[in-house]
Amino acid sequence: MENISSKIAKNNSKAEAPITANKNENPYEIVKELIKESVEALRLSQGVYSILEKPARVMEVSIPVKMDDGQIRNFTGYRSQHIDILGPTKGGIRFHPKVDLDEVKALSIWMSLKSAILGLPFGGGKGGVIVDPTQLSECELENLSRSYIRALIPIIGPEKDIPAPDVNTNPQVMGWMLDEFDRLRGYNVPGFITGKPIIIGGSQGRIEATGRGVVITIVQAAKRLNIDLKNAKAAIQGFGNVGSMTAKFLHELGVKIIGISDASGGIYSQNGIDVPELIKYVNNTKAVMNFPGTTRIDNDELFSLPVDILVPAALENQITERTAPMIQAKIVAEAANGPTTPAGDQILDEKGVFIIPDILCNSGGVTVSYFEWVQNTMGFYWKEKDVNEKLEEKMIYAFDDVFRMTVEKDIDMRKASYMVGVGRIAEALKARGWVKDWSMPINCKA
Ligand SMILES: NC(=O)C1=CN([C@@H]2O[C@H](COP(=O)(O)OP(=O)(O)OC[C@H]3O[C@@H](n4cnc5c(N)ncnc54)[C@H](O)[C@@H]3O)[C@@H](O)[C@H]2O)C=CC1
Ligand SMILES: O=C(O)CCC(=O)C(=O)O
Repeated sequence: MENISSKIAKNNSKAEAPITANKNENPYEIVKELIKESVEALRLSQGVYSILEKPARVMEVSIPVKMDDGQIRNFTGYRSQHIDILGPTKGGIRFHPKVDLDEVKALSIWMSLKSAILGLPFGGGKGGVIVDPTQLSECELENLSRSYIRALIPIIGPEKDIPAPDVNTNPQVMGWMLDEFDRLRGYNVPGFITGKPIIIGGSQGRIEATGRGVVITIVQAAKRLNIDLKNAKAAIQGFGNVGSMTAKFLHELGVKIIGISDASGGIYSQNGIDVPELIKYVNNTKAVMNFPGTTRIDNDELFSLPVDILVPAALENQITERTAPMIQAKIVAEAANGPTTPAGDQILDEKGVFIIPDILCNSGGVTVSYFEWVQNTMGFYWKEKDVNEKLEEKMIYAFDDVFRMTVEKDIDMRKASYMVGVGRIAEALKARGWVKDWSMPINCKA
């Protein structure tokens, strides 16, 4: 019988698997291919592809940090700014040992597409630092966050590029980063960063926004597929910000969540996991493992569960040629960025699984970040109810736009979402005179 520590070590080693293992799993290669396909399907010029295939600006920075023992460690970080023709670039900052440049580039392109699909006045940006934050003290983490902002100062700002949280960064990290930016500028600039604590200009509802948006898209998909959510079951991979909030809102709708995993491993309960209690438990223990009333499962078992809805809410490349055949769900809601490889995608498609693609599914986060930036600019703050209503309206419009494209062109949701996103960016390229030979009009309803 396997003991607890060897099983945790095994699960952690899965979490540590290289993200860009081979060309077919390199997120930058994957996103370029999808953009190419949609440029062709929209009959746009090669010029559109050449502009969109690479970020306009990528910065690599070294980030010296004074550690608690007095030594200096020099970390490596990146910021990729894809395209800014719809507005300043915008997107999160990730702290993870497996961050690499191609991953950050892909994440910035996905941000451009999300904003275009949601009709937000932003381009895509993304940042990452190669670091395992669990190995840092709180003081070292603060020094790292501040040093990263000092390194990026020439290219960031509320009208240039606006960061936000992503994997392993949170409102506290945003608060330190805002404070560093303000010190360098010499005055308060709350619109420089979003996802910050409410007391210093954060928006009501931003912590919940990505998960809330994921659930709004699941509700829309369930309506189209005639799935009664009150009798539905779900499994969720990842129980950080996005996974836990998705679980909370699905639970509130009456969906029975029978499996949840995080980097420590997975838990299962045939009768449904008590999500509010699990959130409290994880706040204390930092991991889902050993939650009372559950049995332990691994990631493969989680993917194999007999559920209606599967939500990958962790990292890239989880649904692959190997894991896709195990999936029994009718809906895969991509809360994570890039959780499905092209081979995994094809297998799910052949099985008739309805995929809500990442650039639509998880766009609730950047949408409420947009609301936060608007509130910071106005200096007038909205009630949570207003934020949530505006979010729901935008997400439903965006879902409808993508679904309409799926039906009209007889294509899957991923291709449709890329066509909507690429089409709108191409429309802006034409409006600015960057490209001339353009044929297909895309209406921006979102
Ligand atoms: N935070 C946000 O507002 C947004 C996040 N996303 C995406 O959602 C995903 C999750 O992000 P957050 O929840 O913010 O990060 P987080 O750092 O709060 O949580 C990540 C979760 O994934 C788990 N995890 C890591 N490796 C795993 C593995 N191999 N198996 C199972 N679980 C694993 C971690 O233990 C943790 O529970 C990422 O892909 C991120 O880019 C997308 C849109 C917005
Ligand atoms: O809130 C934001 O601006 C960006 C969130 C993000 O990083 C993402 O959608 O992947």
